[in-house]
Amino acid sequence: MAANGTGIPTPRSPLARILTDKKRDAICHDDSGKSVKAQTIDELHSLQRKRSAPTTPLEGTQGAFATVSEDERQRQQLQSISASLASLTRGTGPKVVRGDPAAKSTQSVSHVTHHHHVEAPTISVSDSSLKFTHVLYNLSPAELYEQAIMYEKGSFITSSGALATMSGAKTGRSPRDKRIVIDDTTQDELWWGKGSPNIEIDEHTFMVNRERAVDYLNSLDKVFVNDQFLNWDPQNRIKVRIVSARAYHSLFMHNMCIRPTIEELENFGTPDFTIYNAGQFPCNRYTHYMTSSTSIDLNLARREMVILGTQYAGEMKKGLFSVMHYLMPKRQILSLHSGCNMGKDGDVALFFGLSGTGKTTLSTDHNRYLIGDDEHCWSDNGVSNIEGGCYAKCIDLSREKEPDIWNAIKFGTVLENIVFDEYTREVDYADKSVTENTRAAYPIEYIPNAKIPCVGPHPKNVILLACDAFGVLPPVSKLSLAQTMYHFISGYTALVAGTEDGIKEPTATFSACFGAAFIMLHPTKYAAMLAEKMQKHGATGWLVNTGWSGGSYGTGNRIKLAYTRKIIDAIHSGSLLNATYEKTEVFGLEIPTAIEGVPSEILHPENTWGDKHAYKNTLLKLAGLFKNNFETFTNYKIGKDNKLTEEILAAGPNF
Ligand SMILES: Nc1ncnc2c1ncn2[C@@H]1O[C@H](COP(=O)(O)OP(=O)(O)O)[C@@H](O)[C@H]1O
Ligand SMILES: C=C(OP(=O)(O)O)C(=O)O
Ligand SMILES: [Ca+2]
Ligand SMILES: [Mn+2]
Repeated sequence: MAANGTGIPTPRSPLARILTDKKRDAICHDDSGKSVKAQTIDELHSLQRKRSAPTTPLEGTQGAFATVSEDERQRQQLQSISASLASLTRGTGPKVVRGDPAAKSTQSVSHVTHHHHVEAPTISVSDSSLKFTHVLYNLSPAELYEQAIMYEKGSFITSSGALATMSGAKTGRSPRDKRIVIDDTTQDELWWGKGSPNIEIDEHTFMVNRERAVDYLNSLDKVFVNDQFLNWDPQNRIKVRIVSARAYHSLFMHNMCIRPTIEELENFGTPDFTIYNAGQFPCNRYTHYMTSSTSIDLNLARREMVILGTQYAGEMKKGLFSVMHYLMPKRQILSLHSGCNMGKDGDVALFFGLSGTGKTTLSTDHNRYLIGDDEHCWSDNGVSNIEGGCYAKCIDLSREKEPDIWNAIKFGTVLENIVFDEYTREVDYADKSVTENTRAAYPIEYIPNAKIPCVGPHPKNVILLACDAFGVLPPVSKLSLAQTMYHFISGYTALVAGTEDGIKEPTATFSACFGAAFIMLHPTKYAAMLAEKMQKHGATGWLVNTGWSGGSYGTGNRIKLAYTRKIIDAIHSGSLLNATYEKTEVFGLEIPTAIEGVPSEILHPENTWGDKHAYKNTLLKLAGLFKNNFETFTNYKIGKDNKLTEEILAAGPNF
């Protein structure tokens, strides 16, 4: 509330005065208007909700492919959910029932509980075999809003209609707490050891944590279950089930995974992969391998993921991405941590980059079709998005610079950890009080020019994004295939604060394949596939610095988004391919001398530095960091012979 100099607070909005109409009869009388067709208040309220086609099929609805009766199908579905929730030591699953335990009056009309409602006894955990777990199955966004607002502290509707939520103590991923079960198969198949994101746990520890999560979930009055898909390529679609305790998590995954149609849901059957998100409950530090109260555990053999001790929703989508990084290469499909869009003429571009480098921002382009902002597959048929939604950073979001993302923040969108005005519920995107890593998760069709289905032909341009806090990489360079591989394997950026828990200032980071946190196999496996595909389909590689210019972080400034967009436009249109190039020293990068709409002097970073000596020193320092980092990869072979490996090694900095 603003002070007005008198010490008396100004009312935030004066209410209109109530005026009585003097001309009308002064006598009070009953409303003589037509009365509703209801005898009781319950009946009246039952009129409010029309039976409709919900995300969960109505009883009696016969789907196009239905082969069993609706009752039988619903029974099978509940049995499948009960099996998902079963304790593996007690053998049987809990008694599950559909619907909200609290919504008694709703239940008589609710499509989800009509047949199966059983009074839920309020009991203690020790009576778990007697209690019912209420299942809220594939609820609609509106239903999830109601659940969040009624039961989850920190849930509010913002002025644009989005659901503001809080992820709790963790506001970013916890890569040091992500663990993978090592068994006879994964021991040989996966990448372990130095540089690998895969921290091992044994099968037994996984089961301990799984049981902990399942017991926690079953101790609750209700759980949310989402049955959805990953991957828009119909031949390589994966069925996922997400069991979670929060409406926030359910709505997040509703937005981020592919939403099934009613027919697809009727025939969903058994999921290929299941997430148990018990993020509100910690893991037990006395459990072997646990080093904190957080653990994100992946078991590829069981096709399960368990989350304990973190409610950050991004953990679910990125956990599934890791699974895709395992499953897809087995089918000769390359999984990519990249954004992807397509021009009017069908030219596809990939945007690789670590968190905060611009995948979401630059793939969301009003003049192009959006295929996806973060996770893709490249198969023999072209590209496909893995997800059904986007997860945009919204720190300092502005309507002018990022109109499509701004407009996507409306009803249905989950807004994580943002700060809003108590009264107007307008979001202050500049406010970092909760975290720097504020996020919006929305279905991809909230972007007006989304390409549905989210698939496209083979990429023409492969853009590697690096946010260089040192300010020595050029705003854009054209890469040879060997250079593309060198920079792809290096995966350099100066990590921007926030997304990974604990990082508060930009630091130079190398993350193989621009996503070491998610890759399962050795980086050279993915690099070899990328090289082969780029060669086969004639794609051009580019390195774009979305980071600093005019000096390092602290002295210079981040390159204007408007300039980066002009650079990207020139790549898409093909005009940059025909520009005049000069070669830089040390990194040997080909840089254009002019780009329409971009001041030419910024194209060579040396021009923007006041202190040329400092520039040279910083350039050499960064080159040294690249060299050190690449040592891990020098012994690995990429491709069929050693030729490409040697070329890749030679494509790094020379000094
Ligand atoms: N020149 C630039 N290019 C790209 N992004 C920029 C630039 N300058 C500032 N930004 C900001 O950096 C952030 C990039 O984040 P985002 O696109 O979400 O990255 P990613 O999807 O790769 O994690 C956005 O908040 C964007 O507004
Ligand atoms: C969700 C994430 O992705 P990105 O920052 O790449 O958009 C993340 O890294 O947690
Ligand atoms: Ca990402
Ligand atoms: Mn992103």
